[in-house]
Amino acid sequence: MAMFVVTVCAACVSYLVWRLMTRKTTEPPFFPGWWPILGHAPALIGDSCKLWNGVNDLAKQSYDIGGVVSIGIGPRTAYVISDPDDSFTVANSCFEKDDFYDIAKPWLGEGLVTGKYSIWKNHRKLLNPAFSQILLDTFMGVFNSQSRKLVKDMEKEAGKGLFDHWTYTRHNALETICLTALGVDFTDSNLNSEYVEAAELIFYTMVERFTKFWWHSPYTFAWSNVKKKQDACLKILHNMSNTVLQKRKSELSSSVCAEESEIPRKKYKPFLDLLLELSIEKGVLNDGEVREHVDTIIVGGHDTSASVLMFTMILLGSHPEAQEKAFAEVLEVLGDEDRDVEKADLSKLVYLEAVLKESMRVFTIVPVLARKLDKDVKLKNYTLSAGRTCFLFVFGLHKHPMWGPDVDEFRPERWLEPGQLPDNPNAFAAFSVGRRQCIGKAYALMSMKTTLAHVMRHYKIKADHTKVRLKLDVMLKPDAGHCISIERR
Ligand code: HEM
Repeated sequence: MAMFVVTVCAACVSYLVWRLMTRKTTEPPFFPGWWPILGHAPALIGDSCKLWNGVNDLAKQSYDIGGVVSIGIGPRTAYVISDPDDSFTVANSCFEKDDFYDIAKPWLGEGLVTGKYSIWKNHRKLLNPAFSQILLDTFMGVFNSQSRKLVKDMEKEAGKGLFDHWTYTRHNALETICLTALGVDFTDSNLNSEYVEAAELIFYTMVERFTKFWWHSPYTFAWSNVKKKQDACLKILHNMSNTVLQKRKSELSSSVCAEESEIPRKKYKPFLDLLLELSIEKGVLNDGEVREHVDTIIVGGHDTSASVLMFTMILLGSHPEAQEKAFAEVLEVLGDEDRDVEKADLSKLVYLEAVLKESMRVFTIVPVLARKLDKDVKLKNYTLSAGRTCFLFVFGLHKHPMWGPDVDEFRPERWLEPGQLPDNPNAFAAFSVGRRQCIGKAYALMSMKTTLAHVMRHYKIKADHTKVRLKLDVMLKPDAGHCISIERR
């Protein structure tokens, strides 16, 4: 026993000496509460609500020391950045996603979100045309019909008290991404419900794995119960993408027979048609890569917009003045008739856009990004060492004191009044920044604005944002207290 204790002590001392010797003085200071070998890992252990509270504390405390700190996750050292300029510097100098994204690779493989830089840089160029404005404009019809469907689906809840509106926005957004980027109709399909549940569970399992560093290795993880849960989810999630692919392929091949042509030749093709062209006609993507891109776009294209809409409805329901202003603008731009939102209307819905941006600031649904540093990176006050992980706390930028004393308030007006926004253009990064920023930003804003305009026109919302309990399940999610009630206008 004595021998064991001596060996453990010797290992700890050698480890500490090694750390001190390999650590450069120009690196940011360690966040308090560091343990030898374990780092800050003990503070991470717990559920995803505890994780969210922990990262919030970390961001707040980091402001006092320049917005950059070092943390230990098990034996690994990582950096956390809540400073807008330094965050921008890292996002624009290192494009490799961190190894932590590998946790999602059994699901999303080398798709755009998780893909290695060497693969991503070619694929992003190939896929950019599927998000060109000219093509997005053709989706306005679907954005309107799907918004009307959401309004109709929620009608049964009107006047009946609190309900979980997130279920509605998620199913609706999943159908919308299938109808637009993927060109397949899964409206009201059972697959949708199974998919939404499996996606929620797999995010949860990813966080469970992240917070238990002994499961970071694929060898230890293979023995865990969480892996079994994850495999069950993967079956459902991949079944969805395979079904989407088969459906679209068979639709296209029947149109080949009908029109005696290959994939319809248009300059700009929707996402899935472009993928199939790149794979079948040009041979630059293999079947696995096509599937990984489909998986990525299904989740990236629906869970995000659905969550922003869910949080926005809560915020409008809790701020009646802002809600009435949004309603008045919708009436002014669209008139009294229940007509479709047209492309030209979108740029006139300025208050609605301010509401959405403010909502994404207050509830940053992708709160943390992680890059792998493939070189030393010089920041304002520190130099980060190559090889380490760097967490960009996007929510930390959005709550930075530079937003002013009302930083915690929901105030869409700040986006409209001159001089009310921070001078620093990097203070808002809800869609990330630099070359690896969101490919679906314009799509998301168009679809969310259209949906919100329809919802505002039909319902008055009541909610209480102070009751929302948040959790970090990769994305920011409500754990409780998020329900709203609606009345017909
Ligand atoms: C309000 C809605 C949305 C928000 C807040 C959002 C946010 C983000 C963020 C922060 C990233 C960077 C992720 C990272 O670096 O780890 C990202 C990437 C991405 N997003 Fe979005 N997103 C939204 C909607 C969408 C939509 C509608 C689509 C597809 C139609 C989409 C597809 C993607 C893809 C494919 C990437 C990876 C981009 C790349 O690395 O090239 N997103 N998004």
